[in-house]
Amino acid sequence: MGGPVRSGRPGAGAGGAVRRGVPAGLLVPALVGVAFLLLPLVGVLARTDWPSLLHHLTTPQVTQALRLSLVVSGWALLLSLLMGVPLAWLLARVPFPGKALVRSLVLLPMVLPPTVGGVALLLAFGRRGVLGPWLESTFGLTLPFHTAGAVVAAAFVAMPFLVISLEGALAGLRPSLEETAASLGAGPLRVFATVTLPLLAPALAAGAALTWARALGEFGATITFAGNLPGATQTLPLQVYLLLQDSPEAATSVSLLLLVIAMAVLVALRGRWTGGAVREARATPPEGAAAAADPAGFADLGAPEEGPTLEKPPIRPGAEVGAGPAPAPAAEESDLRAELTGYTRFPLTAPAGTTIAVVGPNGAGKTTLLSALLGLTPRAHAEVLLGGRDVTRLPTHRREVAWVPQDGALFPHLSALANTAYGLRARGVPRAEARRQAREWLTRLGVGELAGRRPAQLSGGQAQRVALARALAARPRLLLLDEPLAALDQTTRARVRHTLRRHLAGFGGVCLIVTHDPVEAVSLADRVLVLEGGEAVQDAPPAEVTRHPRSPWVARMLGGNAWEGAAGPDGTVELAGGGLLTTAPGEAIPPGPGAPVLAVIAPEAVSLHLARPEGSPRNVWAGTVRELTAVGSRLRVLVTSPEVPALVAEITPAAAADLGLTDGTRVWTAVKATEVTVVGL
Ligand SMILES: Nc1ncnc2c1ncn2[C@@H]1O[C@H](COP(=O)(O)OP(=O)(O)OP(=O)(O)O)[C@@H](O)[C@H]1O
Repeated sequence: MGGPVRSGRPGAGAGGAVRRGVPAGLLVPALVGVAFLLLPLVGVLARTDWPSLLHHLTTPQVTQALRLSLVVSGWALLLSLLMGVPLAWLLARVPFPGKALVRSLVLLPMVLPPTVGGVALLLAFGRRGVLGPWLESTFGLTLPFHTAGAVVAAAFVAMPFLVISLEGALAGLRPSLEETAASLGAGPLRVFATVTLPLLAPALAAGAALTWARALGEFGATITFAGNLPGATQTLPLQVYLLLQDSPEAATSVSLLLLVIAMAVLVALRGRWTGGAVREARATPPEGAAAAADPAGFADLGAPEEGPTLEKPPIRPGAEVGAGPAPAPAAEESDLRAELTGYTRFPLTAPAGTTIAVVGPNGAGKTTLLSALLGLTPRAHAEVLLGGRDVTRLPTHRREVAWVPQDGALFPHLSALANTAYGLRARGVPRAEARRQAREWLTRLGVGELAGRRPAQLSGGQAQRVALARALAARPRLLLLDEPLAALDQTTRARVRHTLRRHLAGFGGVCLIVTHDPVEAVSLADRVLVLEGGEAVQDAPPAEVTRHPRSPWVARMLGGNAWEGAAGPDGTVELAGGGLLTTAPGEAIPPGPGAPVLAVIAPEAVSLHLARPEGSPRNVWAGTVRELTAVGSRLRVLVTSPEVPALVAEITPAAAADLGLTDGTRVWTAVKATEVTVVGL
């Protein structure tokens, strides 16, 4: 196919709106703005005495000032890094009272006139300033008229650039990346060195470059605080000021030098540090032509069926991880026993090899449960025994609990292979061996040929499988998947679910999957744990939860018609919204007449007719078709009725065609009494 390569990602078409034409009302003032900024630069270029340029720039005064400028700006950068990095970290990561005030203080030098900054520095560190005498008597350090003073002045005005840039980057760093790294076994130092620092590097470099450039150009605070002493504090900008009076041509030449340096920094920033590299990586065609022809990555999805089967991850206490294939763990070694307190409060036990679907409405505590098991949230506490080993007081990276957050949290700066090898490397497996095992895992998950790609070059489905491979490769005892398929479209979801089921079947530990998808819950899990308001309202096999849902929410979530009501006489249910439901004579309605109950009717048990059906069904109501939705190969029909709450029927498309159903068709709905399940609330 010779069609255009689709990105498949939001924002791929960004720029289209701009190309359609810029309104003149914006264009004209914008162009005036550009001219306003450009003309002074043109002035410098036009008035430069080019033949004398080299001479002007190599006079002893200018070279001395240049040397001094480099020394001062270098030290100012170092000072800014020493103070600014921790400051940015605290501002971005640590809640403390008065944070807004501290942030304003950090930004103040940016908006303060530099001369005012200089005066303030004099009053603080000058000979008669607050700290000046002490600095002089204790360290013999005098700042005014000394190079150290010029450094202090430059650092004062330049440091905010570093703090702002770094704080923004830190705040934008998804916590899930560092938390996932910890869940893969990486200690805090390793997480910092391998995840935090590489991801912050562009912002750090950008901030450092801007800080250095600002320090290099500093004038007002320096001349006010440190004076204008040749060889000690007379930096290039001060030199320009002096030259302007005696030799304007030389001043123009030096200005040109400073201008070129500033432009070079900005051009370098734009090209290398502000996302250009990332954009480039995205635009690079992925290895192999298949990627262009198969942007969603479906081609590889069929493969796993025939692929090698998953050996159970070796999970043994004290076993040397990564020392080649190891025997499957004894089941009891990876049992889960947890006692949760706080927002989520219930006991949770599961034998090894169990997959539990965790379901519940928004805010039910599903994510909190996973975070508590990882030891990552103050909102809940989990006493956790894994395979008989108490991990409660262990930090996340030593729990052997791997987490796959909703977005996969693949490390964007690492290839799929390096991502997958991450947990093994964290546990000390040598690099070559870790990569070999990682490649095996990727192959098992059907994404072996994507090993060299960065996450930005993977489709949603591919990324999910790499994330899963990465978690499984770390050989956890407990695997936590937070909505692993939520980001995928229906087709991909079905395929990835299939792969997931196969691999979970071979996983030796306990697996918890948070999901909002009833199909996922029923098809992937051995048990469904229903949470509501932090409590476990039901924990039972899928069939049991489907047949006897213990809450209206779970009944609806699993696709049933669930009506609240009160137990009436003779096996009837008086529906809360009005209407009466007849149940089978044998249907025991706990705990007795008048008790609140939930009546559940499976959509497949609702039949639709154009004429009132005669005969056995005990529950027959007139209604109107309101909505037809395809669910797999079946159709779901929403029918509203004045007699009972809205009802969903599931029928074949052929039956719908026979009845000529469309929006607004008047129908009769019928439900046999034996098809009504009643659950006490
Ligand atoms: N960072 C937080 N700080 C304070 N409270 C929080 C925080 N995150 C969640 N909560 C609260 O904790 C409770 C449980 O939230 P949790 O995220 O575990 O729910 P959930 O079942 O995962 O919901 P969802 O389906 O919306 O993801 C909610 O009441 C929520 O408002």
